[in-house]
Amino acid sequence: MGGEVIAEDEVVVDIGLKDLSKKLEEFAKARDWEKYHSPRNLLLAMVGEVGELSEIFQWRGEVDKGLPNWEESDKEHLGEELSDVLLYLIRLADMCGIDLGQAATKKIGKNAIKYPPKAF
Ligand SMILES: Nc1ccn([C@H]2C[C@H](O)[C@@H](COP(=O)(O)OP(=O)(O)OP(=O)(O)O)O2)c(=O)n1
Repeated sequence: MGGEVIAEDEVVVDIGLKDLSKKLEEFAKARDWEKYHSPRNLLLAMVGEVGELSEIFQWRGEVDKGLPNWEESDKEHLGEELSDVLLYLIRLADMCGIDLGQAATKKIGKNAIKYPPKAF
């Protein structure tokens, strides 16, 4: 109970995975939603959000980097759907006991060995 600090317009600079993870834990605790946050439920929720993210790009054809011709409201919507995917991913990793920052860093190292720069 308590401890939840959530502000929609909170200005954050360079927030890390661990801080986001803590916020998500507080969010779930404050609503007694921990019982719903099983790995399978979180995976399905994340895939649903990937679908919502895909809908934003659906039928638009190729999109230029930086989205120069998009309405601000569409960009804001995109940010929300990207966030939903990220937040469920972070929570899923937590509920599986995976340190996502560590795992991702290790994976980048592995990718670099598999695909050495000079070979491409
Ligand atoms: N059991 C839940 C339900 C929601 N959330 C959080 C994580 C997501 O960031 C966001 C998802 O909320 P919605 O299911 O309301 O999905 P949308 O925000 O995409 O709304 P809509 O589907 O109406 O567009 O809320 C959560 O942590 N646990």
